[in-house]
Amino acid sequence: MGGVAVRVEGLWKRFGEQVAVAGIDLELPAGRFIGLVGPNGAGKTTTLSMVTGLLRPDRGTVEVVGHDVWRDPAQVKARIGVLPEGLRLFERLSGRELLGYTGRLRGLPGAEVDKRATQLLDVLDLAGAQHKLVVDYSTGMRKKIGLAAALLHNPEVLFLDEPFEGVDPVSAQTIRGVLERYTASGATVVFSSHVMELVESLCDWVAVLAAGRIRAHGPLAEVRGDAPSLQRAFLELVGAHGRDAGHDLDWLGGGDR
Ligand SMILES: Nc1ncnc2c1ncn2[C@@H]1O[C@H](COP(=O)(O)OP(=O)(O)OP(=O)(O)O)[C@@H](O)[C@H]1O
Repeated sequence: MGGVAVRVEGLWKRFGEQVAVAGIDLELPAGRFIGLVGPNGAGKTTTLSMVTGLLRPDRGTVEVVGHDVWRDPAQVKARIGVLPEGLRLFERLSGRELLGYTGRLRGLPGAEVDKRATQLLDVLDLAGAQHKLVVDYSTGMRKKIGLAAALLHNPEVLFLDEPFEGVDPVSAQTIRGVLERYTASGATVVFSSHVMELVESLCDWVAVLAAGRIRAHGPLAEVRGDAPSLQRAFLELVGAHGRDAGHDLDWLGGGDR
């Protein structure tokens, strides 16, 4: 595919006294599997929410596949799929009904929605639960049906906020397979995570975020540099390397109780 999938310039967001995103400039290449990594509270969710049109920035611009997210939201939303954090779904629909409804909202013909829904439910191992209400789905099943809904219209760019959190290894493998197939066709995946091993094994491009700023970005091998793993490079970049977590907890374990 080539080109730029997402261009972010001067992005800022403050919640009261808390600056969550402190002036981010970033270009994410199209056709790559991109990991947005950072410690808890780094600003990953806030950044992804602003990039996908869910949260208005205080300052800065975001373009997705050449369209300004805030000036041209309909163009952008037609081209992206989003699996947000704290996934809110229509709980009283079954998995299949949810996909049917999502497909119609996306303007797809009914027969096409049915065909795609059947295939996605099958590939994501949800066919047996398709008539169960979403409210009765487990965490992993919710992530999978959310992913199916995000993929249904075959978006150019897919944004996923912590897609593997709370997901067992079997479902994680299934999700991974679907995402790998999707990027192999030239589409772009941007996902946030703090699980470095996962990012290292899946992504070919990463951006490291800490305290609302980009600390490093580029091809995985470049960001990892000479470090033995992305985890070690990450700890250096966010300034946590060698921090002694047990230092002030001398009462914990052992002796006096
Ligand atoms: N709605 C809000 N109101 C107030 N503060 C917020 C709000 N949303 C985020 N923040 C603050 O902004 C900062 C960045 O939060 P954000 O959720 O973007 O981080 P994150 O990198 O996604 O973290 P995690 O990995 O823990 O989910 C944090 O300090 C958080 O407390």
